[in-house]
Amino acid sequence: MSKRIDVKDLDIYYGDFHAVKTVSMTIEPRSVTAFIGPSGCGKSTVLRTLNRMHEVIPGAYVKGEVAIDGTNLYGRGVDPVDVRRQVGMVFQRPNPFPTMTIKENVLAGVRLNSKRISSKAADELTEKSLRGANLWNEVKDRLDKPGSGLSGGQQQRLCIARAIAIQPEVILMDEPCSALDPISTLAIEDLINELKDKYTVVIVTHNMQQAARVSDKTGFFNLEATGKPGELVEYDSTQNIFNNPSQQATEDYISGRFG
Ligand SMILES: Nc1ncnc2c1ncn2[C@@H]1O[C@H](COP(=O)(O)OP(=O)(O)OP(=O)(O)O)[C@@H](O)[C@H]1O
Repeated sequence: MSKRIDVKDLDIYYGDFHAVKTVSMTIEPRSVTAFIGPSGCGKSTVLRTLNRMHEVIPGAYVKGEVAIDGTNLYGRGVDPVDVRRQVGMVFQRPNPFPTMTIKENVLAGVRLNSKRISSKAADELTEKSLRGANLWNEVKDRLDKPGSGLSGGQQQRLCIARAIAIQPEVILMDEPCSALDPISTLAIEDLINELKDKYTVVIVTHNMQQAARVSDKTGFFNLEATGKPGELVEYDSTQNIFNNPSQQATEDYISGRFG
């Protein structure tokens, strides 16, 4: 299920604005990769190119390649909708559909993909996805209640269940804990640790302790000055990035000297 991502010479634009300069990196399957760096250096922008969400913004485009197990997502004839089915995404703010029940929230992506499933299969998928998101025990007796009635941390795990339900190979997370309290954050971090058994996980985080806790590899992005493109300065094992970085800029950032 889990797949490898090869980013090759990727330049990212918003219209005339060159937002990120020539990124190349390989993200291994069954691993967690964290993107860190100061505000505006392009972490979220790079993340969104990994499932073709970037180009949803008018005028936005990329040059270069992102291959998943060798298939370029930007190749001719590739349907972005198929890509987003393969590469799920969880956002900063938990965003369950407020009027839908917990169960319907889990199944929302599956239904959007216009897959017809029997009610038995729907029940099974709901349970499996909620178990996968470590939420089943907390909600199994209220699956028909609105998703908006859950706590923030539970809502975020519901969004993760929704992402899991479409059976992706890769899960992208854009600051998934930034709106959560410390206990809910720990629950999500534990979950990320479990998700890597099955999925390739990429997470953008502002929280360096979080990157150090959850990731196997870390990419440090930076930008020379406002208006200049962001770039990937260093990409290595999380251990090396935090204990023995090879670039001065990485060391300055992780030791809190800037950003
Ligand atoms: N929709 C957009 N249209 C035009 N420019 C954008 C858009 N989104 C982001 N940018 C620009 O692209 C650059 C990278 O932004 P991005 O949000 O990827 O950075 P980031 O590192 O994720 O920042 P943060 O940590 O603050 O979330 C910034 O200069 C930003 O202003």
